[in-house]
Amino acid sequence: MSGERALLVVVACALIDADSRILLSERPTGKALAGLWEFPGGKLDQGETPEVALIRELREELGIETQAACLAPLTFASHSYDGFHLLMPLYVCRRYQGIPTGREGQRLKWVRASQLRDYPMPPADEPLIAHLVDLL
Ligand SMILES: Nc1nc2c([nH]c(=O)n2[C@@H]2O[C@H](COP(=O)(O)OP(=O)(O)OP(=O)(O)O)[C@@H](O)[C@H]2O)c(=O)[nH]1
Repeated sequence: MSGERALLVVVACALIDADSRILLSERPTGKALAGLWEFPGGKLDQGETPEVALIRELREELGIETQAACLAPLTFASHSYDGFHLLMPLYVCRRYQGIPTGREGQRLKWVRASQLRDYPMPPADEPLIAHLVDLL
């Protein structure tokens, strides 16, 4: 079918701190959508469940540990980019061990839900903001 795009599943996390702030991670220079602020996460490796992939990505990107029981599904993004269609489940995580640090050199920011709109995000993420405002 013409215009058909591959479906890409990316799993993402709204990590919440004790002050109900959400962690955003800046996409590094050189990557697609560089400079935009996104939720930590990434693509699934072969054979991974979304939860296993997200736990791995949080460890690799932020140096924190969590468990599937601490990942609560909140909503999802469904957005067509050039070349692929993104399907991105968004989990909320309030329980984790360690202090998040930008293990891949990326800048991190703790942001209140009401201030998420001050941070430029990928277009797929924009509809997610209202869900976080409602939640928090
Ligand atoms: N992690 C994450 N990815 C997002 C978000 N919003 C969004 O559109 N994406 C898109 O999801 C796709 C996959 O992200 P990724 O982090 O696994 O991959 P990447 O582009 O950094 O490339 P690479 O990991 O293959 O080097 C990217 O096109 C990215 O722009 C988000 O909030 N978090």
